[in-house]
Amino acid sequence: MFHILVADPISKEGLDVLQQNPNVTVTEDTNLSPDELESRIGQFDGLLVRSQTKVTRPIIEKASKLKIIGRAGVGVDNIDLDAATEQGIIVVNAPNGNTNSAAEHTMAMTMALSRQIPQAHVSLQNGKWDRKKYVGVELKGKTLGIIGLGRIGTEVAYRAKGQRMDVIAYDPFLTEEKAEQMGVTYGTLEEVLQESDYITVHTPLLKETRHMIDANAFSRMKDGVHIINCARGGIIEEEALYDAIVSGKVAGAAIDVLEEEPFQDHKLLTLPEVIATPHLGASTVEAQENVAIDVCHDIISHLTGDTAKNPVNIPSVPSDILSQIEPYFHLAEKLGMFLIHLTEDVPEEVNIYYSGELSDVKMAPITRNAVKGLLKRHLGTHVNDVNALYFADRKGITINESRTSTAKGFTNLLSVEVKTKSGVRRVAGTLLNGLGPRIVRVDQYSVDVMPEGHLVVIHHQDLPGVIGKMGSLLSKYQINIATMQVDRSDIGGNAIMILTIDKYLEKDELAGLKQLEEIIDVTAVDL
Ligand SMILES: NC(=O)C1=CN([C@@H]2O[C@H](COP(=O)(O)OP(=O)(O)OC[C@H]3O[C@@H](n4cnc5c(N)ncnc54)[C@H](O)[C@@H]3O)[C@@H](O)[C@H]2O)C=CC1
Ligand SMILES: O=C(O)C(=O)COP(=O)(O)O
Repeated sequence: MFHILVADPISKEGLDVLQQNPNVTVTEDTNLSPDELESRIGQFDGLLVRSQTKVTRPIIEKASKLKIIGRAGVGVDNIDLDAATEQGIIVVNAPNGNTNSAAEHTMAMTMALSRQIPQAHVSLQNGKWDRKKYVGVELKGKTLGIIGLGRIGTEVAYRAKGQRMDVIAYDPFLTEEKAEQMGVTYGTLEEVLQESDYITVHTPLLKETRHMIDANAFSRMKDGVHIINCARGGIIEEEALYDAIVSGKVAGAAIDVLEEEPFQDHKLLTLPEVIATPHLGASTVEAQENVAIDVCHDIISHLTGDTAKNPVNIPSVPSDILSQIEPYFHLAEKLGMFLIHLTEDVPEEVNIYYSGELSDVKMAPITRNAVKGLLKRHLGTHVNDVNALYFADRKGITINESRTSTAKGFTNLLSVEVKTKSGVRRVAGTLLNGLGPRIVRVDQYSVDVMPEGHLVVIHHQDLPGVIGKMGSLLSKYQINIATMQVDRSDIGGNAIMILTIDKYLEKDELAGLKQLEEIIDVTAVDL
Protein backbone atom coordinates (compact mmCIF):
# COMPACT_ATOMS: atom_id res chain seq x y z
CA MET A 1 0.00 0.00 0.00
CA PHE A 2 1.29 3.48 -0.89
CA HIS A 3 0.49 6.38 1.43
CA ILE A 4 0.20 9.81 -0.16
CA LEU A 5 0.05 13.09 1.70
CA VAL A 6 -1.77 15.93 -0.03
CA ALA A 7 -0.41 19.07 1.60
CA ASP A 8 -2.00 21.82 -0.54
CA PRO A 9 -5.52 22.19 -1.95
CA ILE A 10 -5.75 19.94 -5.02
CA SER A 11 -8.70 19.54 -7.37
CA LYS A 12 -11.02 16.62 -6.56
CA GLU A 13 -10.71 15.26 -10.11
CA GLY A 14 -7.02 14.64 -9.49
CA LEU A 15 -7.52 13.15 -6.06
CA ASP A 16 -10.06 10.76 -7.60
CA VAL A 17 -7.23 9.39 -9.75
CA LEU A 18 -5.32 8.54 -6.57
CA GLN A 19 -8.30 7.32 -4.59
CA GLN A 20 -9.53 5.01 -7.32
CA ASN A 21 -6.28 3.06 -7.10
CA PRO A 22 -6.72 0.20 -4.61
CA ASN A 23 -3.05 0.33 -3.62
CA VAL A 24 -3.12 3.96 -2.56
CA THR A 25 -4.34 5.71 0.56
CA VAL A 26 -4.66 9.49 0.57
CA THR A 27 -4.28 11.78 3.57
CA GLU A 28 -5.33 15.38 2.95
CA ASP A 29 -3.92 17.91 5.37
CA THR A 30 -3.50 21.34 3.91
CA ASN A 31 -2.77 23.16 7.16
CA LEU A 32 0.48 21.55 8.24
CA SER A 33 3.17 23.80 9.66
CA PRO A 34 6.73 23.12 8.42
CA ASP A 35 7.49 21.36 11.73
CA GLU A 36 4.38 19.20 11.50
CA LEU A 37 5.21 18.28 7.92
CA GLU A 38 8.76 17.40 8.96
CA SER A 39 7.54 15.16 11.77
CA ARG A 40 4.90 13.37 9.68
CA ILE A 41 6.57 13.02 6.29
CA GLY A 42 8.40 9.81 7.29
CA GLN A 43 5.13 7.83 6.98
CA PHE A 44 4.47 8.70 3.36
CA ASP A 45 5.49 7.29 -0.03
CA GLY A 46 4.24 10.29 -1.98
CA LEU A 47 3.78 14.00 -1.31
CA LEU A 48 1.51 16.21 -3.40
CA VAL A 49 1.86 20.01 -3.24
CA ARG A 50 1.20 23.26 -5.08
CA SER A 51 3.33 26.38 -4.50
CA GLN A 52 2.36 26.99 -0.91
CA THR A 53 4.10 24.12 0.84
CA LYS A 54 7.86 24.57 1.02
CA VAL A 55 9.48 21.17 0.64
CA THR A 56 12.81 22.00 2.23
CA ARG A 57 15.93 19.90 2.80
CA PRO A 58 15.13 19.20 6.48
CA ILE A 59 11.72 17.87 5.44
CA ILE A 60 13.21 15.76 2.65
CA GLU A 61 15.86 14.37 5.01
CA LYS A 62 13.09 13.06 7.25
CA ALA A 63 11.24 11.54 4.30
CA SER A 64 12.70 8.07 4.69
CA LYS A 65 9.94 6.31 2.67
CA LEU A 66 9.22 9.06 0.18
CA LYS A 67 9.56 8.06 -3.45
CA ILE A 68 7.85 10.91 -5.26
CA ILE A 69 6.96 14.56 -4.82
CA GLY A 70 4.20 15.71 -7.15
CA ARG A 71 3.81 19.42 -7.92
CA ALA A 72 0.33 20.21 -9.26
CA GLY A 73 1.61 23.09 -11.38
CA VAL A 74 4.79 24.27 -13.10
CA GLY A 75 7.22 26.02 -10.75
CA VAL A 76 9.21 23.74 -8.47
CA ASP A 77 11.16 26.50 -6.73
CA ASN A 78 9.35 25.58 -3.50
CA ILE A 79 10.99 22.14 -3.58
CA ASP A 80 14.66 21.53 -2.76
CA LEU A 81 15.45 19.60 -5.92
CA ASP A 82 19.05 18.86 -4.94
CA ALA A 83 17.94 17.34 -1.66
CA ALA A 84 15.25 15.28 -3.41
CA THR A 85 17.71 14.04 -6.02
CA GLU A 86 20.27 13.09 -3.37
CA GLN A 87 17.59 11.07 -1.57
CA GLY A 88 16.54 9.45 -4.84
CA ILE A 89 13.12 11.04 -4.73
CA ILE A 90 11.66 11.83 -8.11
CA VAL A 91 9.96 15.20 -8.47
CA VAL A 92 7.21 15.46 -11.08
CA ASN A 93 5.23 18.52 -12.13
CA ALA A 94 2.32 19.28 -14.43
CA PRO A 95 3.82 21.70 -16.91
CA ASN A 96 1.03 21.95 -19.47
CA GLY A 97 -2.22 22.15 -17.57
CA ASN A 98 -2.14 25.76 -16.42
CA THR A 99 -0.44 27.47 -19.38
CA ASN A 100 -3.65 29.04 -20.72
CA SER A 101 -4.81 30.21 -17.34
CA ALA A 102 -1.47 31.81 -16.53
CA ALA A 103 -1.38 33.51 -19.94
CA GLU A 104 -4.96 34.74 -19.58
CA HIS A 105 -4.20 36.07 -16.11
CA THR A 106 -1.16 37.89 -17.48
CA MET A 107 -3.30 39.56 -20.12
CA ALA A 108 -6.02 40.37 -17.58
CA MET A 109 -3.41 41.98 -15.34
CA THR A 110 -1.88 43.87 -18.26
CA MET A 111 -5.23 45.31 -19.24
CA ALA A 112 -6.28 46.03 -15.68
CA LEU A 113 -2.98 47.83 -15.17
CA SER A 114 -3.43 49.94 -18.31
CA ARG A 115 -6.97 50.95 -17.40
CA GLN A 116 -6.46 51.04 -13.61
CA ILE A 117 -9.52 48.85 -13.20
CA PRO A 118 -8.86 47.70 -9.61
CA GLN A 119 -8.15 51.27 -8.46
CA ALA A 120 -11.29 52.61 -10.17
CA HIS A 121 -13.35 49.82 -8.65
CA VAL A 122 -12.14 50.58 -5.13
CA SER A 123 -12.77 54.29 -5.71
CA LEU A 124 -16.37 53.49 -6.75
CA GLN A 125 -16.80 51.29 -3.69
CA ASN A 126 -15.70 54.28 -1.65
CA GLY A 127 -18.55 56.31 -3.09
CA LYS A 128 -16.54 58.29 -5.64
CA TRP A 129 -17.32 58.82 -9.31
CA ASP A 130 -13.91 59.84 -10.56
CA ARG A 131 -13.72 59.73 -14.34
CA LYS A 132 -10.78 62.13 -14.65
CA LYS A 133 -8.39 60.27 -12.40
CA TYR A 134 -8.65 56.94 -14.14
CA VAL A 135 -7.62 57.76 -17.67
CA GLY A 136 -5.77 54.78 -19.05
CA VAL A 137 -3.51 54.01 -21.98
CA GLU A 138 -4.17 51.71 -24.93
CA LEU A 139 -2.24 48.55 -25.52
CA LYS A 140 -2.62 48.81 -29.32
CA GLY A 141 0.61 49.90 -30.93
CA LYS A 142 2.63 49.52 -27.72
CA THR A 143 5.58 47.17 -27.49
CA LEU A 144 5.32 44.25 -25.11
CA GLY A 145 8.69 42.82 -24.07
CA ILE A 146 8.50 39.17 -23.03
CA ILE A 147 11.37 37.74 -21.03
CA GLY A 148 11.08 33.96 -21.22
CA LEU A 149 9.26 32.74 -24.31
CA GLY A 150 8.35 29.26 -23.06
CA ARG A 151 4.87 27.80 -22.79
CA ILE A 152 3.25 30.76 -21.03
CA GLY A 153 5.38 33.47 -22.65
CA THR A 154 4.39 32.10 -26.06
CA GLU A 155 0.68 32.13 -25.24
CA VAL A 156 1.02 35.67 -23.91
CA ALA A 157 2.73 36.68 -27.17
CA TYR A 158 -0.19 35.37 -29.25
CA ARG A 159 -2.73 37.10 -27.02
CA ALA A 160 -0.79 40.38 -27.07
CA LYS A 161 -0.69 40.27 -30.85
CA GLY A 162 -4.47 39.88 -30.70
CA GLN A 163 -4.48 43.20 -28.85
CA ARG A 164 -2.45 44.64 -31.76
CA MET A 165 0.67 45.02 -29.65
CA ASP A 166 4.16 44.64 -31.08
CA VAL A 167 5.98 41.86 -29.29
CA ILE A 168 9.71 41.62 -28.70
CA ALA A 169 11.00 38.61 -26.82
CA TYR A 170 14.19 37.38 -25.24
CA ASP A 171 14.78 33.74 -24.37
CA PRO A 172 18.14 31.94 -24.51
CA PHE A 173 16.46 29.19 -26.56
CA LEU A 174 14.69 31.49 -28.99
CA THR A 175 16.08 31.46 -32.52
CA GLU A 176 15.54 34.27 -35.03
CA GLU A 177 13.74 31.75 -37.23
CA LYS A 178 11.29 30.74 -34.50
CA ALA A 179 10.65 34.38 -33.61
CA GLU A 180 9.91 35.16 -37.25
CA GLN A 181 7.49 32.23 -37.52
CA MET A 182 5.65 33.55 -34.47
CA GLY A 183 5.58 37.11 -35.74
CA VAL A 184 7.63 38.23 -32.77
CA THR A 185 10.74 40.42 -32.83
CA TYR A 186 13.81 38.53 -31.72
CA GLY A 187 15.68 40.56 -29.12
CA THR A 188 18.54 40.44 -26.72
CA LEU A 189 17.75 41.07 -23.06
CA GLU A 190 19.15 44.56 -23.53
CA GLU A 191 16.91 45.24 -26.53
CA VAL A 192 13.83 44.01 -24.68
CA LEU A 193 14.65 46.24 -21.72
CA GLN A 194 15.27 49.30 -23.89
CA GLU A 195 12.49 49.01 -26.43
CA SER A 196 9.45 47.87 -24.46
CA ASP A 197 6.50 49.88 -23.14
CA TYR A 198 5.36 46.85 -21.14
CA ILE A 199 7.66 44.14 -19.80
CA THR A 200 6.35 40.79 -18.63
CA VAL A 201 8.56 38.04 -17.20
CA HIS A 202 7.84 34.34 -17.80
CA THR A 203 11.00 32.55 -16.75
CA PRO A 204 11.33 30.04 -13.94
CA LEU A 205 12.96 31.30 -10.77
CA LEU A 206 16.53 30.03 -11.06
CA LYS A 207 19.91 31.19 -9.83
CA GLU A 208 20.37 33.01 -13.17
CA THR A 209 16.93 34.64 -13.16
CA ARG A 210 16.82 35.70 -9.50
CA HIS A 211 16.81 39.51 -9.51
CA MET A 212 17.46 39.64 -13.25
CA ILE A 213 15.26 42.76 -13.20
CA ASP A 214 17.19 44.92 -10.74
CA ALA A 215 17.96 48.64 -10.39
CA ASN A 216 20.39 48.45 -13.27
CA ALA A 217 17.79 46.79 -15.53
CA PHE A 218 15.19 49.43 -14.60
CA SER A 219 17.66 52.20 -15.46
CA ARG A 220 17.90 50.88 -19.03
CA MET A 221 14.11 50.83 -19.58
CA LYS A 222 11.95 53.51 -21.20
CA ASP A 223 10.47 56.09 -18.85
CA GLY A 224 6.89 55.18 -18.00
CA VAL A 225 7.32 51.47 -18.61
CA HIS A 226 4.73 49.04 -17.18
CA ILE A 227 5.92 45.88 -15.44
CA ILE A 228 4.02 42.60 -15.10
CA ASN A 229 5.10 39.61 -13.04
CA CYS A 230 2.80 36.60 -13.16
CA ALA A 231 5.71 34.15 -13.05
CA ARG A 232 7.68 34.11 -9.81
CA GLY A 233 8.54 36.45 -7.01
CA GLY A 234 12.27 37.03 -6.98
CA ILE A 235 12.74 37.45 -10.73
CA ILE A 236 12.18 41.16 -10.13
CA GLU A 237 14.06 42.77 -7.26
CA GLU A 238 11.25 44.22 -5.18
CA GLU A 239 13.13 47.10 -3.55
CA ALA A 240 14.35 48.23 -6.97
CA LEU A 241 10.81 48.02 -8.38
CA TYR A 242 9.52 50.08 -5.46
CA ASP A 243 12.17 52.77 -6.06
CA ALA A 244 11.52 52.77 -9.82
CA ILE A 245 7.80 53.32 -9.25
CA VAL A 246 8.36 56.05 -6.68
CA SER A 247 10.82 57.82 -9.00
CA GLY A 248 8.31 57.66 -11.88
CA LYS A 249 10.54 55.49 -14.05
CA VAL A 250 7.92 52.72 -13.88
CA ALA A 251 4.34 53.90 -14.51
CA GLY A 252 2.77 50.88 -12.89
CA ALA A 253 3.22 47.25 -11.99
CA ALA A 254 0.92 44.24 -12.00
CA ILE A 255 2.02 41.64 -9.53
CA ASP A 256 0.70 38.11 -9.02
CA VAL A 257 3.74 36.81 -7.18
CA LEU A 258 6.29 38.13 -4.72
CA GLU A 259 9.32 36.65 -3.02
CA GLU A 260 7.58 36.02 0.29
CA GLU A 261 4.08 34.67 0.03
CA PRO A 262 1.48 35.33 1.38
CA PHE A 263 2.26 39.00 0.86
CA GLN A 264 -0.68 41.02 2.13
CA ASP A 265 1.52 43.50 4.06
CA HIS A 266 4.10 44.18 1.38
CA LYS A 267 5.37 47.71 0.89
CA LEU A 268 4.71 47.54 -2.87
CA LEU A 269 1.00 47.21 -2.12
CA THR A 270 1.01 50.66 -0.57
CA LEU A 271 1.71 52.23 -3.97
CA PRO A 272 -1.34 53.32 -6.00
CA GLU A 273 0.48 52.35 -9.21
CA VAL A 274 0.59 48.71 -8.17
CA ILE A 275 -2.20 46.21 -8.73
CA ALA A 276 -1.87 42.73 -7.31
CA THR A 277 -3.50 39.33 -7.01
CA PRO A 278 -2.61 36.64 -4.46
CA HIS A 279 -0.82 34.21 -6.81
CA LEU A 280 -3.90 33.46 -8.88
CA GLY A 281 -2.29 32.76 -12.27
CA ALA A 282 -3.21 29.09 -12.22
CA SER A 283 -6.36 29.43 -10.16
CA THR A 284 -9.05 28.48 -12.61
CA VAL A 285 -11.31 25.46 -12.50
CA GLU A 286 -9.84 24.18 -15.74
CA ALA A 287 -6.18 24.63 -14.83
CA GLN A 288 -6.61 23.04 -11.42
CA GLU A 289 -8.36 20.00 -12.89
CA ASN A 290 -5.74 19.65 -15.59
CA VAL A 291 -2.70 19.87 -13.34
CA ALA A 292 -4.19 17.68 -10.62
CA ILE A 293 -5.15 14.91 -13.05
CA ASP A 294 -1.76 15.04 -14.81
CA VAL A 295 0.33 14.96 -11.66
CA CYS A 296 -1.78 12.27 -9.98
CA HIS A 297 -1.43 9.99 -13.01
CA ASP A 298 2.33 10.50 -12.84
CA ILE A 299 2.38 9.66 -9.12
CA ILE A 300 0.52 6.41 -9.74
CA SER A 301 2.75 5.56 -12.71
CA HIS A 302 5.92 6.04 -10.72
CA LEU A 303 4.74 4.17 -7.63
CA THR A 304 3.55 1.23 -9.70
CA GLY A 305 6.80 0.89 -11.61
CA ASP A 306 5.88 2.73 -14.81
CA THR A 307 7.69 5.78 -16.05
CA ALA A 308 6.45 9.22 -15.05
CA LYS A 309 5.78 11.58 -17.97
CA ASN A 310 6.94 14.82 -16.37
CA PRO A 311 9.94 14.22 -14.15
CA VAL A 312 11.78 17.38 -13.14
CA ASN A 313 14.96 16.00 -11.66
CA ILE A 314 15.60 13.45 -14.40
CA PRO A 315 15.15 14.17 -18.11
CA SER A 316 11.77 13.08 -19.42
CA VAL A 317 11.59 10.60 -22.29
CA PRO A 318 8.76 10.78 -24.85
CA SER A 319 6.56 7.68 -24.64
CA ASP A 320 7.40 6.34 -28.12
CA ILE A 321 11.13 6.48 -27.31
CA LEU A 322 10.51 5.05 -23.86
CA SER A 323 8.77 1.96 -25.20
CA GLN A 324 11.84 1.37 -27.39
CA ILE A 325 14.42 1.67 -24.61
CA GLU A 326 12.63 0.54 -21.43
CA PRO A 327 13.41 -3.17 -22.03
CA TYR A 328 17.11 -2.29 -21.76
CA PHE A 329 16.81 -0.73 -18.30
CA HIS A 330 16.85 -4.11 -16.58
CA LEU A 331 19.73 -5.39 -18.71
CA ALA A 332 21.75 -2.24 -18.02
CA GLU A 333 21.21 -2.46 -14.28
CA LYS A 334 22.18 -6.13 -14.19
CA LEU A 335 25.33 -5.48 -16.24
CA GLY A 336 26.30 -2.76 -13.78
CA MET A 337 25.64 -5.03 -10.80
CA PHE A 338 27.57 -7.90 -12.36
CA LEU A 339 30.55 -5.75 -13.25
CA ILE A 340 30.93 -4.12 -9.87
CA HIS A 341 31.40 -7.58 -8.32
CA LEU A 342 34.41 -8.10 -10.58
CA THR A 343 35.84 -4.66 -9.79
CA GLU A 344 38.14 -4.66 -6.80
CA ASP A 345 39.42 -1.10 -6.86
CA VAL A 346 37.55 2.16 -6.82
CA PRO A 347 35.91 2.84 -10.20
CA GLU A 348 37.41 5.97 -11.77
CA GLU A 349 35.73 5.92 -15.14
CA VAL A 350 32.75 4.08 -16.59
CA ASN A 351 32.40 3.73 -20.35
CA ILE A 352 29.14 2.58 -21.81
CA TYR A 353 29.03 1.48 -25.45
CA TYR A 354 25.78 1.26 -27.38
CA SER A 355 26.02 -0.97 -30.45
CA GLY A 356 23.87 -2.36 -33.24
CA GLU A 357 20.21 -1.36 -32.90
CA LEU A 358 21.19 0.46 -29.73
CA SER A 359 23.47 2.82 -31.62
CA ASP A 360 20.61 5.20 -32.28
CA VAL A 361 18.60 5.07 -29.07
CA LYS A 362 18.41 7.75 -26.41
CA MET A 363 21.24 6.68 -24.15
CA ALA A 364 20.88 8.64 -20.92
CA PRO A 365 18.07 6.65 -19.25
CA ILE A 366 19.82 3.35 -20.00
CA THR A 367 23.10 4.77 -18.73
CA ARG A 368 21.42 5.83 -15.49
CA ASN A 369 20.26 2.28 -14.95
CA ALA A 370 23.73 0.85 -15.63
CA VAL A 371 25.28 3.33 -13.18
CA LYS A 372 22.57 2.52 -10.63
CA GLY A 373 23.55 -1.16 -10.88
CA LEU A 374 27.22 -0.29 -10.43
CA LEU A 375 26.72 1.94 -7.40
CA LYS A 376 24.04 0.00 -5.53
CA ARG A 377 26.45 -2.59 -4.18
CA HIS A 378 28.43 -0.08 -2.15
CA LEU A 379 26.04 2.81 -1.73
CA GLY A 380 22.93 0.78 -0.94
CA THR A 381 19.50 0.41 -2.37
CA HIS A 382 18.67 4.10 -2.05
CA VAL A 383 20.64 4.62 -5.26
CA ASN A 384 18.11 4.75 -8.05
CA ASP A 385 17.84 6.11 -11.55
CA VAL A 386 17.00 9.57 -10.18
CA ASN A 387 20.21 9.98 -8.21
CA ALA A 388 22.64 7.52 -9.84
CA LEU A 389 24.48 10.12 -11.93
CA TYR A 390 24.50 12.55 -9.01
CA PHE A 391 26.21 9.95 -6.80
CA ALA A 392 28.65 8.99 -9.55
CA ASP A 393 29.63 12.62 -9.87
CA ARG A 394 29.96 13.01 -6.12
CA LYS A 395 32.24 9.97 -5.99
CA GLY A 396 34.39 11.46 -8.78
CA ILE A 397 33.47 8.75 -11.30
CA THR A 398 33.44 9.95 -14.90
CA ILE A 399 30.67 8.45 -17.03
CA ASN A 400 31.16 8.31 -20.81
CA GLU A 401 28.70 7.07 -23.39
CA SER A 402 29.50 6.18 -26.98
CA ARG A 403 27.87 4.57 -29.94
CA THR A 404 29.25 2.02 -32.36
CA SER A 405 27.31 0.53 -35.22
CA THR A 406 28.96 -2.91 -35.12
CA ALA A 407 27.53 -5.29 -32.54
CA LYS A 408 29.74 -8.34 -33.25
CA GLY A 409 26.99 -10.66 -34.40
CA PHE A 410 24.26 -9.32 -32.10
CA THR A 411 21.39 -7.12 -33.17
CA ASN A 412 21.90 -5.05 -30.04
CA LEU A 413 24.82 -4.95 -27.66
CA LEU A 414 25.27 -2.93 -24.50
CA SER A 415 28.80 -2.94 -23.08
CA VAL A 416 29.84 -1.51 -19.75
CA GLU A 417 33.50 -0.98 -18.91
CA VAL A 418 34.94 0.11 -15.59
CA LYS A 419 38.42 1.61 -15.30
CA THR A 420 40.19 1.47 -11.97
CA LYS A 421 43.80 2.09 -11.03
CA SER A 422 44.50 -1.63 -11.50
CA GLY A 423 42.96 -2.01 -14.95
CA VAL A 424 39.81 -2.34 -16.98
CA ARG A 425 36.95 -4.83 -16.55
CA ARG A 426 34.10 -5.13 -18.99
CA VAL A 427 30.87 -6.95 -19.50
CA ALA A 428 28.47 -6.91 -22.40
CA GLY A 429 24.88 -7.97 -22.72
CA THR A 430 22.12 -8.20 -25.22
CA LEU A 431 18.36 -8.53 -25.31
CA LEU A 432 17.55 -11.73 -27.16
CA ASN A 433 14.30 -11.54 -29.01
CA GLY A 434 11.71 -13.36 -26.90
CA LEU A 435 14.30 -14.70 -24.46
CA GLY A 436 15.16 -11.60 -22.47
CA PRO A 437 18.52 -10.32 -21.28
CA ARG A 438 21.77 -12.25 -21.57
CA ILE A 439 25.35 -11.54 -20.55
CA VAL A 440 27.33 -12.41 -23.66
CA ARG A 441 30.85 -11.21 -22.87
CA VAL A 442 32.90 -10.97 -19.71
CA ASP A 443 36.25 -9.31 -20.36
CA GLN A 444 37.64 -11.12 -23.42
CA TYR A 445 35.42 -14.21 -23.00
CA SER A 446 32.20 -15.12 -24.80
CA VAL A 447 29.43 -16.56 -22.64
CA ASP A 448 25.66 -16.89 -22.57
CA VAL A 449 24.38 -16.27 -19.06
CA MET A 450 21.01 -15.11 -17.77
CA PRO A 451 21.74 -12.18 -15.46
CA GLU A 452 19.67 -13.55 -12.58
CA GLY A 453 20.15 -15.34 -9.28
CA HIS A 454 23.36 -16.66 -7.71
CA LEU A 455 26.28 -16.71 -10.11
CA VAL A 456 29.87 -17.82 -9.56
CA VAL A 457 32.51 -16.37 -11.87
CA ILE A 458 35.64 -18.50 -11.88
CA HIS A 459 38.86 -17.56 -13.61
CA HIS A 460 41.05 -20.63 -13.96
CA GLN A 461 43.72 -22.31 -16.03
CA ASP A 462 42.45 -24.30 -18.97
CA LEU A 463 43.63 -27.73 -17.73
CA PRO A 464 41.91 -31.13 -17.79
CA GLY A 465 39.83 -31.94 -14.71
CA VAL A 466 39.19 -28.41 -13.41
CA ILE A 467 35.50 -28.47 -14.21
CA GLY A 468 35.15 -31.90 -12.53
CA LYS A 469 36.98 -30.73 -9.40
CA MET A 470 34.77 -27.67 -9.19
CA GLY A 471 31.63 -29.81 -9.59
CA SER A 472 32.77 -32.26 -6.88
CA LEU A 473 33.57 -29.51 -4.43
CA LEU A 474 30.21 -27.83 -4.97
CA SER A 475 28.42 -31.16 -4.54
CA LYS A 476 30.34 -31.61 -1.27
CA TYR A 477 28.81 -28.29 -0.19
CA GLN A 478 25.39 -29.56 -1.31
CA ILE A 479 25.25 -26.87 -3.99
CA ASN A 480 23.39 -27.67 -7.16
CA ILE A 481 24.68 -26.24 -10.44
CA ALA A 482 21.83 -24.98 -12.62
CA THR A 483 23.81 -23.74 -15.62
CA MET A 484 27.45 -23.61 -16.66
CA GLN A 485 29.28 -21.58 -19.30
CA VAL A 486 32.96 -22.00 -20.15
CA ASP A 487 35.29 -20.13 -22.48
CA ARG A 488 39.04 -19.74 -22.81
CA SER A 489 41.54 -17.41 -24.36
CA ASP A 490 43.63 -20.25 -25.87
CA ILE A 491 44.25 -23.96 -25.26
CA GLY A 492 45.89 -24.38 -21.87
CA GLY A 493 45.71 -20.64 -21.23
CA ASN A 494 43.36 -18.60 -19.06
CA ALA A 495 39.71 -19.56 -18.98
CA ILE A 496 36.45 -18.52 -17.43
CA MET A 497 33.64 -20.59 -15.98
CA ILE A 498 30.35 -18.98 -15.00
CA LEU A 499 27.98 -21.09 -12.94
CA THR A 500 24.43 -20.39 -11.89
CA ILE A 501 23.87 -22.14 -8.58
CA ASP A 502 20.75 -22.67 -6.52
CA LYS A 503 21.83 -20.97 -3.34
CA TYR A 504 23.88 -18.12 -1.99
CA LEU A 505 27.58 -19.07 -1.80
CA GLU A 506 28.78 -18.74 1.81
CA LYS A 507 32.14 -17.17 2.60
CA ASP A 508 33.78 -20.46 3.65
CA GLU A 509 32.48 -22.19 0.51
CA LEU A 510 33.91 -19.40 -1.61
CA ALA A 511 37.23 -19.75 0.21
CA GLY A 512 37.10 -23.51 -0.41
CA LEU A 513 36.67 -23.02 -4.18
CA LYS A 514 39.61 -20.61 -4.21
CA GLN A 515 41.83 -23.33 -2.72
CA LEU A 516 41.79 -25.44 -5.90
CA GLU A 517 45.23 -25.13 -7.44
CA GLU A 518 44.12 -24.35 -11.04
CA ILE A 519 41.88 -21.55 -9.84
CA ILE A 520 43.04 -17.97 -10.38
CA ASP A 521 40.05 -16.25 -8.86
CA VAL A 522 36.45 -16.90 -7.81
CA THR A 523 33.78 -14.24 -7.40
CA ALA A 524 30.27 -14.82 -6.12
CA VAL A 525 27.80 -12.54 -7.85
CA ASP A 526 24.25 -12.18 -6.61
CA LEU A 527 21.93 -10.46 -9.06
N1 LIG B 1 1.43 32.81 -11.34
C1 LIG B 1 1.11 31.57 -11.47
O1 LIG B 1 0.17 31.08 -10.86
C2 LIG B 1 1.88 30.72 -12.41
C3 LIG B 1 3.20 30.96 -12.59
N2 LIG B 1 3.92 30.13 -13.43
C4 LIG B 1 5.33 30.41 -13.60
O2 LIG B 1 5.56 30.85 -14.93
C5 LIG B 1 6.89 30.58 -15.29
C6 LIG B 1 6.98 30.06 -16.70
O3 LIG B 1 6.24 28.88 -16.86
P1 LIG B 1 6.24 28.10 -18.27
O4 LIG B 1 6.08 29.05 -19.37
O5 LIG B 1 5.28 26.99 -18.13
O6 LIG B 1 7.71 27.55 -18.26
P2 LIG B 1 8.60 27.16 -19.53
O7 LIG B 1 9.68 26.29 -19.01
O8 LIG B 1 7.76 26.65 -20.64
O9 LIG B 1 9.21 28.56 -19.98
C7 LIG B 1 10.21 29.22 -19.29
C8 LIG B 1 11.09 29.88 -20.33
O10 LIG B 1 12.01 30.72 -19.66
C9 LIG B 1 13.19 30.70 -20.41
N3 LIG B 1 14.31 31.19 -19.62
C10 LIG B 1 15.05 30.53 -18.70
N4 LIG B 1 16.03 31.33 -18.24
C11 LIG B 1 15.89 32.53 -18.88
C12 LIG B 1 16.58 33.74 -18.82
N5 LIG B 1 17.64 33.91 -18.01
N6 LIG B 1 16.18 34.76 -19.62
C13 LIG B 1 15.12 34.60 -20.44
N7 LIG B 1 14.42 33.45 -20.54
C14 LIG B 1 14.79 32.43 -19.76
C15 LIG B 1 13.34 29.26 -20.80
O11 LIG B 1 14.22 29.10 -21.89
C16 LIG B 1 11.91 28.89 -21.15
O12 LIG B 1 11.66 29.05 -22.52
C17 LIG B 1 7.41 29.63 -14.20
O13 LIG B 1 8.16 30.38 -13.29
C18 LIG B 1 6.18 29.18 -13.51
O14 LIG B 1 6.40 28.81 -12.20
C19 LIG B 1 3.34 29.11 -14.09
C20 LIG B 1 2.01 28.86 -13.95
C21 LIG B 1 1.17 29.63 -13.08
O1 LIG C 1 2.27 26.40 -11.62
C1 LIG C 1 2.89 27.32 -11.09
O2 LIG C 1 4.11 27.52 -11.25
C2 LIG C 1 2.20 28.24 -10.24
O3 LIG C 1 2.78 29.22 -9.83
C3 LIG C 1 0.83 27.95 -9.77
O4 LIG C 1 0.93 27.86 -8.38
P1 LIG C 1 -0.27 27.27 -7.50
O5 LIG C 1 -0.39 25.83 -7.85
O6 LIG C 1 -1.49 28.05 -7.89
O7 LIG C 1 0.14 27.46 -6.09
